[in-house]
Amino acid sequence: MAAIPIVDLDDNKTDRVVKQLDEAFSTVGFVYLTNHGIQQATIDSVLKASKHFFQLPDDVKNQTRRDSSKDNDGYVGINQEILGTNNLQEIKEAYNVTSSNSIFPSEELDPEFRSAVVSLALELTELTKRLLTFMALALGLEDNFFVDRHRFMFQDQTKNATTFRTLYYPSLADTHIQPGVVRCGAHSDYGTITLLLQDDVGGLQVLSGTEWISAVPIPGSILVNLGDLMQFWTAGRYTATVHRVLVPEEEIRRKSTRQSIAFFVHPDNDVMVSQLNGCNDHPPVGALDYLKTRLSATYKY
Ligand SMILES: O=C(O)CCC(=O)C(=O)O
Ligand SMILES: [Fe+2]
Repeated sequence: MAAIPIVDLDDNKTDRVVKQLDEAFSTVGFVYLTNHGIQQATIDSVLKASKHFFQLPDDVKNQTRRDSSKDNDGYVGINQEILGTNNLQEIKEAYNVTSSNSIFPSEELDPEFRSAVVSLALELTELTKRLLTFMALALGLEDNFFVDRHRFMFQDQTKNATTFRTLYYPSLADTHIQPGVVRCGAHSDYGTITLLLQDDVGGLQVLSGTEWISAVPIPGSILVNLGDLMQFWTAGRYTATVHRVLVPEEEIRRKSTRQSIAFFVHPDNDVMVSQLNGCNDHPPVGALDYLKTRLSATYKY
């Protein structure tokens, strides 16, 4: 069975890291990073402030609800977004943030939310730049090739759509689970890469060939996977792997809430992505146009 590899970023041995990332992205499409430099306390602050927000009454959460007619920021309620194509229901809530000037819950409601989210998002932005450099080297490009095309990450959503998202899967203790109900439907991500942090509950599964493998939580690690735009960019050398979160079979885990954090990295809005192998069988794709098409297919309102 294919396993998700672990890459240690600690010793700054660039050649080794580049090689290991290249191997992981060309095969399973997911990798755990360890010694990535982000403190657990920074992550825990976001999980704590998020949990506080998600446990507020619906009418309060709806004050900052995402509005498809505007932009991508704000609270996303249960079933507002359906990622899987065959699922009746996806029992998840989320909150999207695109910069420090995004829409945030008011300080009276959730005093720590904004500062915790912005601190972690800025650290994830820096980590992303390191990863984009490693990926450019792996692909035989100038080391700044991808960084130059991701100049406005988490700065200004009119220039770059990179999105920090905190996710909350409520307890399903007393719910009668119908067939077709999941926590997060099977999908591949849309952009360049996604950095994914999860609590210790587990449930994330990754499609490897025809087999679903569990991406079990490894304390202190960050998962990285690729989005469809990067698969296109690399003309299929790197894989945008399908993943999902099912409703746990065990009562105890079904009762538990689950939390995760995703940092969806996108190129600057005006970047035209063309296949790096020089193949012209697909016309270039505009980064923002592509994202808009994908978002309009998954958000129900
Ligand atoms: O919650 C998770 O572990 C995965 C979430 C996810 O894949 C997504 O939001 O794209
Ligand atoms: Fe995803």
